[in-house]
Amino acid sequence: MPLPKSIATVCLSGALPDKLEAAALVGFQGVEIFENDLLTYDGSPEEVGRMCRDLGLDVAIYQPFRDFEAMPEPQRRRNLDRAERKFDTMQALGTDLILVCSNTQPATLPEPERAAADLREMAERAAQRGLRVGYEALAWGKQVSLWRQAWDIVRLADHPALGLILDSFHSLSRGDDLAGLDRVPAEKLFFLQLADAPKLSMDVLSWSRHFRLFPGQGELPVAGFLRDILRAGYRGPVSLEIFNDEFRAAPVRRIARDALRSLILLDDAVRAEAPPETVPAQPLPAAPMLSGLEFVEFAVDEAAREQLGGFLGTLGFRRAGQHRSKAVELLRQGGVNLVLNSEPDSAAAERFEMFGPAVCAMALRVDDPARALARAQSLLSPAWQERVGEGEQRIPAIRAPDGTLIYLVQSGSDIWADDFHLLPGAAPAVPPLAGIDHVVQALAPGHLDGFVLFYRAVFGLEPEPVFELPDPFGIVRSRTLASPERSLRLPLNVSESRQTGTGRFVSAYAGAGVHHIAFAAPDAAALVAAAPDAPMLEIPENYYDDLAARFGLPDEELAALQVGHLLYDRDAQGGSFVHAYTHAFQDRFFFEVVERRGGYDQYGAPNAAVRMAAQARRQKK
Ligand SMILES: O=C(O)c1ccc(O)c(O)c1
Ligand SMILES: [Mg+2]
Repeated sequence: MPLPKSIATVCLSGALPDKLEAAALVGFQGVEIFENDLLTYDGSPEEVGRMCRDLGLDVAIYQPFRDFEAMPEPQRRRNLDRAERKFDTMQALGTDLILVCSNTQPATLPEPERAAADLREMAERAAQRGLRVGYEALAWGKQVSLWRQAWDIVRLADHPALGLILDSFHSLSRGDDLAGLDRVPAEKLFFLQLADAPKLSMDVLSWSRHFRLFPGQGELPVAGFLRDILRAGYRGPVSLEIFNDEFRAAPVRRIARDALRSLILLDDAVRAEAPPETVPAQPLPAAPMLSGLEFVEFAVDEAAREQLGGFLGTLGFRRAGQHRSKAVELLRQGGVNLVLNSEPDSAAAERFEMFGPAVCAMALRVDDPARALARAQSLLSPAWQERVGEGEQRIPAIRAPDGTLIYLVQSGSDIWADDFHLLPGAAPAVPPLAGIDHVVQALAPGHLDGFVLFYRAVFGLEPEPVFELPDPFGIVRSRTLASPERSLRLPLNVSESRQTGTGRFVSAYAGAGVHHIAFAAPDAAALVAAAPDAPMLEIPENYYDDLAARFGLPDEELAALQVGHLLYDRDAQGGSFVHAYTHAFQDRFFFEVVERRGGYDQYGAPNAAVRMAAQARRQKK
C-alpha cells in the first residue's frame, strides 16, 4: 500500500464541513485539522471527528500548537495547562498527534535544554492519554528554525511520545535539505508536510503564509525532499499544507482536485528512487510524446463562420474541407488546420451560446492516444465523449480546466479523409505556414497554478518561470508550458486588472480561453508582404528607433521590419525572433505570425508592451 494522502484544512476554502467533504470526495484518506478552522466552526470537536469518520477520513493531526517551548515562568506553567486543553480537543476529534511549531516569541530562551525539558514534559502528559507530540521547525522560529535544531531538541528530550515533523517549505525555502536525516531513527519521524512555492525574494513568513503552492506548481525541489524522507524510513501520511490566498478564495472542489493531482504526480516522480512499499504498485502511463497541434477548433455561428473565414483568408487560409454530416468546415494554410464549427446541439454550440466566437477545442498529436487518455484519467481528468455520427471516427478527448476540449490524435494519422469532403487546394497566393507555433490562453485570476499543474501532469509539459508584461492598463503575468521537444508551446496569461487586454478578454466574455494563436512562418516578412489585405497591428515608429539602438540592425533590415509592422527580439545565444500581430477578430482573439531563427526559444516578451499598447490604442478608437 502506498502511504496515505492527507491535506490540511487550511489549504481549502469554505466552512469546515465543505473542506472535509471536498477532501473526501476527490479521494484523500486523511486531513490535518487546522486549529483556526475548528475555532471558527460552530460544531463541537466530537461532531467534527464524527463527520471525518463518516466521510472515511482519518484525522491525521491537530495543528498548530504555538509558542510553547523554552518560555520563562509563569508562561511555562500556563503553556502546559494550555497543552492539556488541546489534548482534550484531540481526543474529541479522534487524533493522537499534535503539531508543536517552534516558538516565535522574542522571550523564548536560547536554551535547547529548556526546550527539551518542556517538550519532554508535554510528551509525558500526552503519553498518559495515549497521545503524541510532533515538533516542527518554522523557518522563522526565534531559536529553532532548521530541522536539525529541532532534532537536537527531540533527541535531548528522549521521550517515545515526542518526535519530529518535517515540512518541505521550511527546509527548502532556506536552501536546506535532508542530508543527515538517515541518522534519525525512523520511528522519530512522526509526520510529513509538503508544500512547493515559487522562488520569491521576500521575508520567509509572508512567503509561507501567502504563496505556497502544491508540489509541481512551484520551483522548490519537493520530489527530492520526499524521496529523502522515504529513504530515511518515514512511513506516515504524505500531507499537503498550503497557505495560498488564491486557493482559499477558489471553489473548494477544484482546489482539492488539484491537490490530489499534485500528489499523484509526485508519487510517480519519486517512484524509481523510493522504497516500493511507499508508492503505488503501478507507474502512471507515460506522458505522451507530442508532435504539435493537428487542429484548433472555433465555435461559430453561420455569420461568424463567414467573417472569421474572411479574416483568416487574408493570411492565405482557404476552405479545404466540409464535414460529411455536420456544419463543420476545415480551413487550411500550409501546415495549419483550423476548424470552424457551427453545428447546433454540440459542445461547440454550447460554447458559442456562452462566449460568442471562441476556441472550443484543440487537437494534440500524440504517439499513443489510448495511453495519453489513461494517463489523464489516472490524473483525475475524465474522458469526454463528443456526439459522433454513424461511421464517423471517435477521437479520444479530455477537457482542460476551463472546459476546452483537448482531442488526442494519433501522430501521423489522417483524421480528415473519413469525415470530410476534401476540396482541391487552389494555388496559394501567400507563402505556406509551417504550423502552429504557440497558443496563448487568457485565464481568470486565480486559475494559473491549476492550469500549470494540469498541463504539466497530464501532458508532461515543462513550465517556465513567470514573466510580468506591462499592459498600459495593468500587469499581465505570463507563464509558458512547453513540451520538451517544443512542438507544443502554451503560454498562459492572467491579469488582476480588468482593463488589460487579457482582463477585458476574460471579463467581457465571461471566461477563460484562447486569446491568440501564433502561426510559424519560414519567412515572416515575406508572408506579411504577400498578404497586403491582412489586418496587421500598426507599430509606432519609436519602436523601430529603439530597435536600431538596441540591436544595431542594418538599415535595410530595419526598414523591412517597419514596413511589415514586424517586431524583433534576439536572445543571448544570437537566436532571433521576427513576429507580427493581426488586429483582434471582433475585439476577441487575434493571430500572430512568428519566425524563429537560430534556436530562439522565447516569445518576444520585450515586445509585449508595444503590442498591448497598440491594441489598447485601437480599442480606444
Ligand atoms: O505559518 C504558520 O504559522 C505555520 C503553522 C503551522 C505549520 O505547520 C506551518 O508550516 C506554518
Ligand atoms: Mg508546516
